[in-house]
Amino acid sequence: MSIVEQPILRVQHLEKSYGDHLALTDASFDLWPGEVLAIVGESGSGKTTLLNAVAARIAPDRGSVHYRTTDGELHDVYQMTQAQQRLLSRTEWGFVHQHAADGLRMDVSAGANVSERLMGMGDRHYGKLRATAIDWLQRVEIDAKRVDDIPRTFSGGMRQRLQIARNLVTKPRLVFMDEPTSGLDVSVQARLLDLLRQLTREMQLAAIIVTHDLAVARLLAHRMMVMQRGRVVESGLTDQVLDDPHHPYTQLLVSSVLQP
Ligand SMILES: Nc1ncnc2c1ncn2[C@@H]1O[C@H](COP(=O)(O)OP(=O)(O)OP(=O)(O)O)[C@@H](O)[C@H]1O
Repeated sequence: MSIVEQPILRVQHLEKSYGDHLALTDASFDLWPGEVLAIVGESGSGKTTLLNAVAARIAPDRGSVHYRTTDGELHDVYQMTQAQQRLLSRTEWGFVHQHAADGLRMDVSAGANVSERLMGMGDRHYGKLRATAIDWLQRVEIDAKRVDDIPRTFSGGMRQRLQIARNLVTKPRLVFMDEPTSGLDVSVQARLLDLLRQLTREMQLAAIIVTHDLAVARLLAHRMMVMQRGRVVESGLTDQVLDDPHHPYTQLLVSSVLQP
């Protein structure tokens, strides 16, 4: 079997409690190269906990996460050292936060925000770094003239696009996104979604996107998982789940969106 035909990520039986509150239980799924998976569900259903547990940002109490690196080897993420996890997060993975301020350095220039990950990978040529940063700013529809401005002077939508550029500049294979478009104006959201769809396709990115917005899942995701009270209650191809939901909770979610 070739590498392409094998999952890039294998998540098995993840469980996480906060005190005596079970926030996540028995979450398992595979993610394939180039596949976009949406995790949907109401507030408090465990979406972010699942995302963070998969992305090695919070250690689960039980279960495992295996990631296949570019060389085709499958690694148990929680058996890696923290240094290895950090390296993975800076190179083959990306993480787009809901609040751009959590994913950007707000007081360094837009250009430096984009080139930082490249420098982390050993790139030191100033001219090349700057040219790549400018190229990426333009790819995410930020005027090249803003390259020396700090994100604090950017609008919400621009900050989010900068965060995307900062993550994608190293050509990761897997990107985690936590509500990447929420909190933005509807028209800004629509543009950002278009951009995300275009970039994930162009770059053949595998992605896991947490969202409470079924329209985001419809637009971006090949597959979706529906969570309720820490459990995955339904999963499948996005169109199938949304057009023919089986679990009563998914039916409720879908019908509540359709109601005027
Ligand atoms: N650090 C924490 N300490 C204690 N409880 C937590 C912590 N993080 C999350 N929880 C609880 O775990 C449950 C799942 O939270 P989680 O943030 O994963 O849900 P979510 O579906 O992402 O919600 P939202 O859409 O509101 O972000 C919730 O009941 C939440 O209150």
